[in-house]
Amino acid sequence: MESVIVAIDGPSGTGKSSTSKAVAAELGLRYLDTGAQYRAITWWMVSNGIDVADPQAIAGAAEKPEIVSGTDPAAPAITVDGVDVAGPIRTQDVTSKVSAVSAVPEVRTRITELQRSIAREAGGIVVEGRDIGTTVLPDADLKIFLTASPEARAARRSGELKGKEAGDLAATREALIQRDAADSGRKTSPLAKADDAVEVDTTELTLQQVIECVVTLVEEKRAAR
Ligand SMILES: Nc1ncnc2c1ncn2[C@@H]1O[C@H](COP(=O)(O)OP(=O)(O)O)[C@@H](O)[C@H]1O
Ligand SMILES: Nc1ccn([C@@H]2O[C@H](COP(=O)(O)OP(=O)(O)O)[C@@H](O)[C@H]2O)c(=O)n1
Repeated sequence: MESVIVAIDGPSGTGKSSTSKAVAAELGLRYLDTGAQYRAITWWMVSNGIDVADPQAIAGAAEKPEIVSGTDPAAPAITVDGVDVAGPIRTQDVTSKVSAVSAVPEVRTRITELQRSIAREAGGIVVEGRDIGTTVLPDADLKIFLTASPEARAARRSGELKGKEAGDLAATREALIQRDAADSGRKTSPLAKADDAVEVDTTELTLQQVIECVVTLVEEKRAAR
């Protein structure tokens, strides 16, 4: 498919990553997980002893880590200073700190530039996150905003956590609601639906139905060009 740019935003557990990867694979597009980039910079801050409650310290270090994102939907990859961090960025410790780090304007400026240059060079890409349609790629060909009830999202998320990291459903739900509130409430490019985004409520849909819905929307856009 010619170089179409698709932005997929929404809160945690709405199906952004699974949908974006599948749509990109099906349509022969590249794929970028912007949440992984914010997780990677958070992992670096924690690993280097930077206090995540200190926005000035975070701002001062924001340029230091070198973050490289792979864009193959079949094998998403992310490194920080050459180290593969795909595993470490998914721990509950990083998850609980990422909203504080990603709220710092210097972090957002740095990561947004990186995202724009990846999208520019991709020759067709699905980019998923929180502020892609509103801020990072406001000229995207298609913008999708995924939603789902907190109950559905918590059930999906807790189904993924294994072993000692698996808490109860209520705790997962609370942590998720808190992170959404922090992401929606921050000053710099908060989680928000762009005015021209298509909203898809995935609560009662299977993943396959969501994928089909987005693929159809991309094909309609392409046909209309
Ligand atoms: N429509 C759906 N119905 C049921 N489970 C889903 C659906 N969409 C995604 N999932 C599952 O929910 C979990 C979270 O999905 P993910 O794509 O990581 O969401 P997000 O990127 O928005 O946080 C995954 O385990 C995924 O397989
Ligand atoms: N475009 C983006 C993407 C993620 N983020 C931040 O990164 C965090 C992790 O994003 P993620 O997509 O990996 O989160 P999950 O929904 O997959 O758990 C979010 O909670 C936001 O704080 C952001 O600020 N802007």
